[in-house]
Amino acid sequence: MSRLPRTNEIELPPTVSLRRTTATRMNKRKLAQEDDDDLELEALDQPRKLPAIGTCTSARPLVVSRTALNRPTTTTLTSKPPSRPQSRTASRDPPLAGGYTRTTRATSAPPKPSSSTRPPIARVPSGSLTNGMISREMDAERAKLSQLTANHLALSRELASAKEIELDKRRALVDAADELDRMRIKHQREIVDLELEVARRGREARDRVEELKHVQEDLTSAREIVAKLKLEVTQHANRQVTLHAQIDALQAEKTALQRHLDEVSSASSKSALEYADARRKIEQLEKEAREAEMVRRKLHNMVQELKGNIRVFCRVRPVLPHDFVTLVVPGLRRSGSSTDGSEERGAVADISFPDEMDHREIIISSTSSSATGQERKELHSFTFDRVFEPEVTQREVFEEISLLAQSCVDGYNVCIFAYGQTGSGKSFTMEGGSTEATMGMIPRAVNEVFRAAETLRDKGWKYKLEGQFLEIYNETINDLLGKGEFDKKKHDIKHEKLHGSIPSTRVTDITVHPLSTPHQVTTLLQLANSRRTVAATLMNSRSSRSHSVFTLRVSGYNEQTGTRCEGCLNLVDLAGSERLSASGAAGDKERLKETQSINKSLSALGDVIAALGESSRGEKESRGAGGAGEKHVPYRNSKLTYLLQNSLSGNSKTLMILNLSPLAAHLGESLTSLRFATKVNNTTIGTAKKQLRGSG
Ligand SMILES: Nc1ncnc2c1ncn2[C@@H]1O[C@H](COP(=O)(O)OP(=O)(O)OP(=O)(O)O)[C@@H](O)[C@H]1O
Repeated sequence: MSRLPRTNEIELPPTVSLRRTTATRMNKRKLAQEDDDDLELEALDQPRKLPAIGTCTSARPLVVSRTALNRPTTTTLTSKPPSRPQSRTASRDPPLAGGYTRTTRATSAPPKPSSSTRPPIARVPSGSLTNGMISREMDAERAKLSQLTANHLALSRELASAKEIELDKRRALVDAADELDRMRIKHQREIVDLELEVARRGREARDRVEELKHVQEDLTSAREIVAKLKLEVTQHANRQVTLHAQIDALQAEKTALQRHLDEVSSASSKSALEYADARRKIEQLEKEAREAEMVRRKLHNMVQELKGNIRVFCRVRPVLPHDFVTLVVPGLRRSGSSTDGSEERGAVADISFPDEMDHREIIISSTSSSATGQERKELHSFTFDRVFEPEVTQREVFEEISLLAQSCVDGYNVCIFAYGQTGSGKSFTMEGGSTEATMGMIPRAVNEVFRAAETLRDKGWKYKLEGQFLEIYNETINDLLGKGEFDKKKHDIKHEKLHGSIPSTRVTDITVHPLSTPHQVTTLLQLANSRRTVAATLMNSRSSRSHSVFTLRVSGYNEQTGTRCEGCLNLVDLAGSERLSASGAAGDKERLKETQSINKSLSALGDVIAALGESSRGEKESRGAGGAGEKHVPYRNSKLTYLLQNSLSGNSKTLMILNLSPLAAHLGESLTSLRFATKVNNTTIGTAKKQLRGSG
């Protein structure tokens, strides 16, 4: 018995693990099983001990079966004899009230008499005590038995009620344990939840800390920005104060200026009226001056015509940037240069223009060494019909010759040629640049002829204009406007009489372009330039080594009067006039031939002009003497003079433009040119005549 677990003994351990609910349930099932077994055994186990509730000190876990608790307590009375002596039980249990020993064991079997509790049986002598005694004894025993039974019942009831109480307490205990279980599980969950919550809070806290760090950093930078901004605000405030002060000062200034402006405006409107008045007067005076100038020119023209001499203009070109380049030419010796062949090209010659009124005089000063070795300064003064200073524009030059251009519309033969050494500005003067400001005499003259022809249209004149452009290179004529191969065709010069009486010059196989607009001439000049023979010389990298002659033929017919007129405008760009030594061509056969040819034609021109002068003089003298003093003019000595025969003769208007270089290095050449031009200027070649032919 002692080895079997007693289910009705409740042992509460000091610590009960309720974590494993399943174990508890298993225990409960086991408990229930054991409880059933116990109850069966209980009946056998006499006397039964009811342990005190809650006082158990056993380490055994509490095992309480609800089934067992809920089961009605049944007491099984068996007749199984006790396994241990009664005396032992009796000595353990306290005696019951009524003289009976209280036992915890109910049994249907009569309790075994014990030596201590059984009343002493009187020993009757065996003879007298037989039946009667036995029956009495039996009655007595029965009485005792009933008494015991009654006691037993009472005890059973008491036991049942005790069990009932115990069961109630066990139930309460189990409920409490369940409750405890639930509470523990709940708490467990709560703990888990709380742990999770704590972890979450921890994470949140870390996040918050991180955020806080960032916020702190942001705050720090924001504070720095705020500090900077505060500084800026302070600076701005200071600046604002300064600006306010400036604004106030400016306002005051503005007010003062406004006052001044008002005063000035009123004065200005007054001045504007005066100015307009003055302007009108100036315009009037200018108009009068222009008219007076026109009259002066016409009178001058008339005087020139009456005088009959060739007119000469002199133009000095400005100093150009490329003039300031030091050129070293070994072996070259020319006037104005040092003996070793090098020269300072940039040195400007001492040229002055003393006649500020009529612009007719030019003075060149030069230094030369005397026989005694002393330096002598010489002044060379020249007078021409007009002297143009370096700053004079193309337009101003043309103003002086526009009347000549007009003359060809009136039926005059006009010849304008540019003379001068290489690089002195001949091509610039005659052809010029492509802009309005730089365009030369050829395009301007063509424009002027077109303009004059248009003006005369009202008077019944209709004009036909034609242009040709040729060059004379090495005494050969080349067509500058031709389409064929350059320098191949042979061109001859023919002089003939147009309409029976008007002398005219024609070049065979030359291209003659009809001109209907003045702009066409630009195209012709470009074409001519591309074909023109340009040979590089030491004097000018774009030196023209030929004479170019642009001829504009003007044929007019007046339907109203039936009159015809033939005019011819020759614009000649002569080749460089420098001497052989200065051209650097001495060692070059081709260049030598070129230079000789140029010089020959230029001296032929001089001879023709001189002969014309003499002829004119002889004419006058012979007229005075009554005889014919006409002198032979050597036109045929060069292609140039032969070509210009009709434009150089006494019947035409001739203008020579002498171009001069401003450089000291070219002073010798300049003086030679000036002397030649003076000779030309002093030549009288008679009075120009219109080439008109009436309808009859
Ligand atoms: N009045 C001027 N104003 C500005 N530049 C000028 C003037 N005269 C000449 N020139 C410049 O001087 C340089 C030489 O002039 P240009 O070629 O006309 O000389 P040239 O006498 O015709 O020489 P070449 O005999 O070699 O043809 C050119 O670059 C030209 O543009």
